[in-house]
Amino acid sequence: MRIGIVKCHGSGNDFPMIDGRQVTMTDDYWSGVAVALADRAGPVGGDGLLVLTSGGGGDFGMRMWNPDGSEAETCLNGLRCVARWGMEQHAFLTADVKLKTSSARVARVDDLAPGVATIREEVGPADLQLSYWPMNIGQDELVDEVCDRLPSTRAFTAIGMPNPHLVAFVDRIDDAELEAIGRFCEGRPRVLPNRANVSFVELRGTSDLFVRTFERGVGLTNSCGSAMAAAAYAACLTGRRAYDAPMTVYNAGGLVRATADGGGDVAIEGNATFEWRGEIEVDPARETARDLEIIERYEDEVAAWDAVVEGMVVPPRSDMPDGPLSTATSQQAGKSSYLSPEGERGGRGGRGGKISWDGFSAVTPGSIGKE
Ligand SMILES: N[C@@H](CCC[C@H](N)C(=O)O)C(=O)O
Repeated sequence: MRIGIVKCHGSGNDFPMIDGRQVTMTDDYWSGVAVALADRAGPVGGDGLLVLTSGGGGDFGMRMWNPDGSEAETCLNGLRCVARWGMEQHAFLTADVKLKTSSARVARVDDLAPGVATIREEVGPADLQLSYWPMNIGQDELVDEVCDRLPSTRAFTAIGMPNPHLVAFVDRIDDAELEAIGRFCEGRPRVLPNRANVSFVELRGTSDLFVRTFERGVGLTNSCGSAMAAAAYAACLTGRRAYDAPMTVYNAGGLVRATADGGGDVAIEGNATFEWRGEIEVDPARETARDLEIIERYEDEVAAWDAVVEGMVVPPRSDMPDGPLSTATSQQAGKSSYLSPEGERGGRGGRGGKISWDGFSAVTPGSIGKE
């Protein structure tokens, strides 16, 4: 079948996106489409597949499949892209979006930098109950604790966003260590039957974070929106950051602005960048895709976001005021545009992309519809 797609990204977490509202297809077929389109060795590639769906109680909905064909409960970088698309089609400025097991309130807000379409998403409450994932470790919650069922001496916090996240605060992110724990969680069905997204988080400056995530069903990614939400909440829950205080959450693909409240609600503002639109022939049963035709490229949007990333200054680690900007390195082919070959990123006073923090500073959970 021939399918129209929009290639998009939120903070460098990139996805093919399909309008599925008129498509009748079984879940197995959607899973096959995800494997075909998100394959990095194929004609499109991405960190998963986003599908705009009809409301089901909301103004519209979103479903998301990982590149391995598994369906995730949510995807918050992807939600900004789907929200933008859905709201543009309906001429909405705000909307309620139905997700697989939850819902989100979204709004179009002022561009965070010239030409960068920006969406606010309000999600939650985050869930600490391990029975919900489940994570079978014989306790109800895991908050800033070493877990002897994980191959690590680090203290983890387990959070349902509602997709499963394990978050550890570290002095320095070590990709190899993160990847080893992430891969372990991919293959331990007795402890983690639904696996987990695993993140290392550095405290940056006085109020910010840098997050690196091994995503369930994907591997190391440039960024993960639900991980940034989980990290923001975990930082407040464990007293490392303050509830209700906006923080900038940096990652290898850029940044978002996040605020968590004491009830576990999290608000995020960030980009929803469209790269191109096109059509492609997909065989869901064989999980293959071919004959991609790109109809239109959104070069201005792509350049506007690249300018933000180039001009971005990541605050130093809180424990190391004069340290380098970041040790994060991209492990993914085709994603090196966000990082120099040395792995140093942003902050070199590049082309600009000045961020309007005025708009971002208004981000608080529950603010959509009350302004
Ligand atoms: N990158 C996403 C999360 C995608 C789903 C995740 N891999 C999972 O399986 O839970 C995001 O931005 O939230």
